[in-house]
Amino acid sequence: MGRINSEELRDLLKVYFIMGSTNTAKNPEEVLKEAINGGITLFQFREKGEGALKGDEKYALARQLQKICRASSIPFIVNDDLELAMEIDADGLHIGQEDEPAERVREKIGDKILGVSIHTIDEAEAAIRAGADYFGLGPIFPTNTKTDTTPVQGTSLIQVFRKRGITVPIVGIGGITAQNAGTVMKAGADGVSVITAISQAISVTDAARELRKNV
Ligand SMILES: Cc1ncsc1CCOP(=O)(O)O
Ligand SMILES: C=C1C=NC(C)=NC1=N
Repeated sequence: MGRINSEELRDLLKVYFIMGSTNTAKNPEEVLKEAINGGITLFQFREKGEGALKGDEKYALARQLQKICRASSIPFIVNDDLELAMEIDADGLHIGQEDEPAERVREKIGDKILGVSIHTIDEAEAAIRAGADYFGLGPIFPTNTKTDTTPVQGTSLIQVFRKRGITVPIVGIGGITAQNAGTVMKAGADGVSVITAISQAISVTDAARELRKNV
């Protein structure tokens, strides 16, 4: 199979839905099915924060959500948890700067998709050398979902990266909605990554569809 090519990945990053059991009061499986119906292009299982599942329960939910993605050929990405990603043969892993260095992770995951959260040019250049496939840049707008974020950066960092000729696929994240997604794309992102805008929408399907229309 080999590493995914950038152009194919750019298409996958368009509406990148992220969710864990703590992000919705509804049944996460139902929410994921509705989000897929609405047109999300990529899914990340992020089981983190207050009340997050652990151990067997976390693995069981991951397998259930992976099955739903597989039925619709939506790639399934795991956040942070390399063991889980390898255990269930996920399509990829997303890591932060505080996780294991990207070089080590790349060695362990082979050709799986590797996403890295980036906040500076130096981090970006290191991640490129380490073999990252895409960058997550944020928080673009204020968000309540992740409390320990670096300062809200707007779309300026995306623009700086593109001005410097960094062509690596980029997804923006943080407080993104159908209303502001267009500005994230105009700044040079290949897609938007959302948790609340979809997982806590009145109509999950409509929210995903709305976002897809605006990217
Ligand atoms: C995981 C993460 N990283 C930066 S902001 C964020 C949370 C994004 O959640 P929401 O889309 O609900 O603002
Ligand atoms: C922190 C993150 C940044 N970006 C993405 C795509 N996922 C994350 N979990």
